[in-house]
Amino acid sequence: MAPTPMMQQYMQVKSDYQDAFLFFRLGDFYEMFYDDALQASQILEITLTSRGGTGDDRIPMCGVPHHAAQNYIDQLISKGHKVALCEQVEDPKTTKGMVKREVVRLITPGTHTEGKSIDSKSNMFLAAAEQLTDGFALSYVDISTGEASAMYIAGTEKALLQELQSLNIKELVVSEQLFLLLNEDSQDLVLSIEPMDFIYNADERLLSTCPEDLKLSIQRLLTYISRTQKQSLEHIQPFVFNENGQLLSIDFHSKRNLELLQSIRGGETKGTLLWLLDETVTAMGSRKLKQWLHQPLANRHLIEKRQQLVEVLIEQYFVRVELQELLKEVYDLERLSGRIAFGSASGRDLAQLRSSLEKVPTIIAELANSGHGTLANFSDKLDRCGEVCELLEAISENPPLSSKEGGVIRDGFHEKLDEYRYASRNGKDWIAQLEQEERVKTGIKSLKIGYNRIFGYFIEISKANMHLADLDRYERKQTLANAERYITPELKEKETLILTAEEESLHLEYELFVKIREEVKQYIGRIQQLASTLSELDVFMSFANVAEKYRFVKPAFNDSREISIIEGRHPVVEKMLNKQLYVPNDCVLTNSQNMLLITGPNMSGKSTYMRQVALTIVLAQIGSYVPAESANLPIVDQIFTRIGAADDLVSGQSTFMVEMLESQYAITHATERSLLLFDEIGRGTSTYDGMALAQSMIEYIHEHIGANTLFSTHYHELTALDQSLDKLSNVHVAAMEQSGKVVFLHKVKKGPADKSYGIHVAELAELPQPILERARELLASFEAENKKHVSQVEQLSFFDERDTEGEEVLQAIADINIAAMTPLQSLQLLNDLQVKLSKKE
Ligand SMILES: Nc1ncnc2c1ncn2[C@@H]1O[C@H](COP(=O)(O)OP(=O)(O)OP(=O)(O)O)[C@@H](O)[C@H]1O
Repeated sequence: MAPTPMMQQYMQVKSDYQDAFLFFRLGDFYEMFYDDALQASQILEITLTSRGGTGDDRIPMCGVPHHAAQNYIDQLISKGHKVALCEQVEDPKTTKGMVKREVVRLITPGTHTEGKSIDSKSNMFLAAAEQLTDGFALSYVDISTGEASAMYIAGTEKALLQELQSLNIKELVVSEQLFLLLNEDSQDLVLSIEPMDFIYNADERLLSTCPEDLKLSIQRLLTYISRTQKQSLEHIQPFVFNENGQLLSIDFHSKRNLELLQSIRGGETKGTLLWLLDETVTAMGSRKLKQWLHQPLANRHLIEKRQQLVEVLIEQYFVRVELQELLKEVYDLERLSGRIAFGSASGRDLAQLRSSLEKVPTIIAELANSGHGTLANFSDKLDRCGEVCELLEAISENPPLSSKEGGVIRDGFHEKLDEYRYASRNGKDWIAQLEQEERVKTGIKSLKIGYNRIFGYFIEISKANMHLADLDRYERKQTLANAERYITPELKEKETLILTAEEESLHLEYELFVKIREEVKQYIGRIQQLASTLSELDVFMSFANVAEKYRFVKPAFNDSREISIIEGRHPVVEKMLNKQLYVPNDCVLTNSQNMLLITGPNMSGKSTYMRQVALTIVLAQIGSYVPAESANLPIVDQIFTRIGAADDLVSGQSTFMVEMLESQYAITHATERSLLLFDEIGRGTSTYDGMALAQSMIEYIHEHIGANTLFSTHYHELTALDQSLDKLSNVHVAAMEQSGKVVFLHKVKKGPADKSYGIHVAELAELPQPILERARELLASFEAENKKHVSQVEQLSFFDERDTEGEEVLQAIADINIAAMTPLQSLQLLNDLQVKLSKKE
């Protein structure tokens, strides 16, 4: 059987949206057909029906009511699908034949901006990537708020995928070529191909300062958005990127190891720096804080400007409390602007915008009257958006959710609208009066005038009272079980007046509303700027609260590379400690001694100490105060960590391989302005391999990079390195033996640890006594053996001028492209190196 014209129309639209569920609007429903219907009925658990034809010709079909569609769309998107919304784009009343239908929007995991599944406190980014010679260009935008960034990612596809994961990106726009490269490993990430057969003409405002190789990915991203969203992109903000090293780069591993935004295990927020810091009162503020943690600053001037505000807000306690109360009443201006740009803002959204803007003059006054220059200057940055307030005066006090049912525009704003409303209200009063009069005339107390959509207004009289009705004046319209319904000519006349007035009024009101919404659109840039400034204020106040609550101090900065943290603490571990006191520790690195080799028993606090130094730097560079008695810090350009259990079980790489990859990444990218944290390098391989690698890395960093470095190790043999490396010094985390048991002091002291206490820790873990005794015995004999080996290791002086094999070995290690090697190859290489070294002996 030939398809009906409507099914032909359906198939034509569907051919352009093969990879999406096509929601095809038919009256009050969105219908799905064929495969879409088969799949969607299962995923959404809705009834599968069919349409047209007979037997096998019947077309599978299922549908969802238009007004409840959002919930179903949410479900499909959260499972990684796309939904194309196909609407009637002509008014069926005025069209002859088939109504034209078009896809008005493609909703995808990265462009899904409405619905319950959206977390208002997190950004929802859509990203695009391009492959470069040594990595990738990545750009991303939150289309609900318009915030946009671009960056480089060094390394392989894996690095790219990890960065996407850390930014919680669900959808990546790519070329066909990149699709093929990523498809196998992309897991839950949705890859969308944008062939760029038309190119969105991006506003120079968005791109002007971006380097060329970032521009292509931005262009692909914008083209995709414009093609799928078919809406104005006016609210997209200029792409932020690390211009001239203004930002502190922290790679994916390090963010995870330091637990800045997600905990290592489970990925939740509890136990992270964000968890400690987030005392913001608006969703915008919370998002801003996350952005700052993702990209701390590396520009002293900008950091100090943030610090100044935090400082004043700490002093001005009452101003802070007042401002926080005011900010709580400001709605999400960024997401409101997004909806205005997309033309999806409701009357209620505009009322929320107005009530938020109404708070701004009070916020400005609060800042300006604080008597503090810094706050007064900051208040100058807040734009009252007076023109927008004027436009929004037209909106009524409490508009309904739907903008088409009236009640959006206030009385007295528009003369014609008032007239229609008057006519309709007047008519309704007239009807109420008529009801009274008819009751008196007929003597029927229960007589009433009702309304329904089919018969309009009618007079209803119960069967019991029929004998009292004045049937000469009434015309019977409908008979019910217990009552009769009548009309009169004058009732019908009024009805026409009321209904026309109502219809005209709704029509005019909607027109006025859309016009206002369009006019507000011109000011989106200014509203966004205001939103950004208010969210910064929110974050500054959060910093002030946190500084006060946890006794943080303002760090000073130096232009050299010196770190001096006195009595520093790990704020998150401190907060988590139950009743016990956190033991504060100093960290002092100077230009002439900028590497610490940290030894100490397991569980003594080595990694906590290293992390606390990195967190102090991160906190300082986002503009926050830091957990210490005092701190004088350099401006760091990058932080690299190789800490703790980062077993990459998912990708099947061994702990040791992950360790080597992270080390390789750090060593090849660090500069002398970076901070390196290496925790127990070499732990994952045999003792001598591990020790050799650890020592050669320390030497390489010492000679070739010069970055501030904290290196913890359980190879006590390495502590002798301070003899040959003048920038390296030993510290240890102290522990004490008390009646044969180990007591952790958590105190970092000068010099190497004298004992490893490993067996004591095993004792704490209550391993059986015979095992512990045997271990003590073995330890004694190993230590005797070891003395011989140490002297051998010390002879491995790679920088001895006569030692050409040593240099070759070192060079070979430096040349290793770990990323390109299999574990087997790396073992082979280590073996070759060992052979080379043994030849030299
Ligand atoms: N300065 C401190 N004050 C109080 N408690 C601390 C301190 N540092 C560490 N701790 C406690 O000790 C525990 C172990 O610390 P951490 O993991 O840093 O030890 P580690 O020396 O790195 O251990 P391992 O060598 O086994 O990895 C922490 O979870 C914390 O509870």
